[in-house]
Amino acid sequence: MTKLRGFEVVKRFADTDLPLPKRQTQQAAGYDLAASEDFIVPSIWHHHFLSALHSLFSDQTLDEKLHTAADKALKPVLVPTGIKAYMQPNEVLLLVNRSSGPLKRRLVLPNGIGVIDADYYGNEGNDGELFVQLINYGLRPLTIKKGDRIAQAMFVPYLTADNETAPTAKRNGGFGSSGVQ
Ligand SMILES: O=c1ccn([C@H]2C[C@H](O)[C@@H](COP(=O)(O)OP(=O)(O)OP(=O)(O)O)O2)c(=O)[nH]1
Ligand SMILES: [Mg+2]
Repeated sequence: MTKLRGFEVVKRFADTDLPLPKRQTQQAAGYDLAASEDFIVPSIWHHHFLSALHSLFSDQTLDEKLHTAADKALKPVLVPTGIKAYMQPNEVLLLVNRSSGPLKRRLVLPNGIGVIDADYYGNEGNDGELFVQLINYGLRPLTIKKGDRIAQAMFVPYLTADNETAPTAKRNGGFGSSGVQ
């Protein structure tokens, strides 16, 4: 059978029984992505506490430490899935929140929608492993267990602009690998 699109386990999990993403019901559009390991997602409000504490002290070193800790509380976590996705060159895998994410777990995807490019698959930087960015706007840290379904992904075709000069650069990673300019 011709391989058109689908999921595979990444090399670093090759000899494990990591399950492939599945659709949960007959006409579900999204393949649910699960965390490949346990994860704690700190509350973003933790930074308020640290900043308040930070303002109480003028000590330079403590100031630095508290500032760094407060900033860390605002950095999204990158949850690994151990999974990579292959698809046709004119297709994209859109990674989106589950509706229960905010409702039940106070989780949001800070990047809104993850855009998984077809050329990310098997890239030399990270083998094309899908990562889910999360922030926890709840008041308490949230524990994500290995196997928890934390996002969903849909294969969709994408269109390109008329008479564009097709890019020739090779993808060698994600998360800003192509720079800013
Ligand atoms: O939620 C996400 C979003 C992206 N990616 C991976 C797949 C994608 O192909 C690559 C690049 O994503 P994007 O183009 O959105 O990020 P960028 O900041 O533009 O990075 P780059 O310069 O590498 O394109 O990162 C994920 O694993 N999860
Ligand atoms: Mg990009």
